[in-house]
Amino acid sequence: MWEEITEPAQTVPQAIQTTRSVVWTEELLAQADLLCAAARECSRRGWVPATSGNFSFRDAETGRIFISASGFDKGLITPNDLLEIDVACRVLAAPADPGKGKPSAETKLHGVIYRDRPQTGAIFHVHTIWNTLLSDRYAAQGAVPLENYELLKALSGVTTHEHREQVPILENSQEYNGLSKELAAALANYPGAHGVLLRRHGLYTWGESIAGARRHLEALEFLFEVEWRRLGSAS
Ligand SMILES: CSC[C@@H](O)[C@@H](O)C(=O)COP(=O)(O)O
Ligand SMILES: [Zn+2]
Repeated sequence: MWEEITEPAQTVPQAIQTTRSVVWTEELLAQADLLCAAARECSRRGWVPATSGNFSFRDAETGRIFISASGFDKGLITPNDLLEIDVACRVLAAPADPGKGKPSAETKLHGVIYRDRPQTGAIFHVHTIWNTLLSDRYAAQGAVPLENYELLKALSGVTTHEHREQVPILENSQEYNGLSKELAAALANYPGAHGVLLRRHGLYTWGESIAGARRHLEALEFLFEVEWRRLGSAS
């Protein structure tokens, strides 16, 4: 009898036994173009230096998830650099280019967010100066507090500046099974959060659509910079 498997696979799938190429409908390709344009904009803003960052979207109609390949300059991303995965992070289809056959090393983190925030339509991960600094500055508190700023209203469901947003911070790790569990716990403990920080690493944020995730990213990064500068001038 087979032993019951209770843990996810130890490694992110290395693509790519599949021979299937991604099948783009017109509608999906339009979304892929939007995601890639947002990722290239992040690169222009210096938010994904040195091949860092990863990006995905989930099609609301079909539930299909598309995520950036691992380890290349996201400033050059096009839909040809996206892999199709399922919510368990199995690769369903990959680009023909074998150099792009492996999904993001952090694919499991995307899987957790899609699973535990079922309304999520897109996820962005960036490494910026401000999120890297603040994630360390507030590590002992477990979350970055952002409060009483008008731009908080850019976050879904927030209707007034009189709001306290808590962005939870996880210790960084290269062990993605453990990190996935920490992420799931943070999402449960901070049900109102619009993003999660990895300490001295970067930000994950998401939205119901690609435009929503992009708006959340821009708002949070603005607020991180303001908060860091405020702390500096306060000390
Ligand atoms: C270049 S260091 C950054 C990586 O280790 C990782 O954190 C990252 O953001 C990008 O990983 P990727 O596998 O390309 O999606
Ligand atoms: Zn990263």
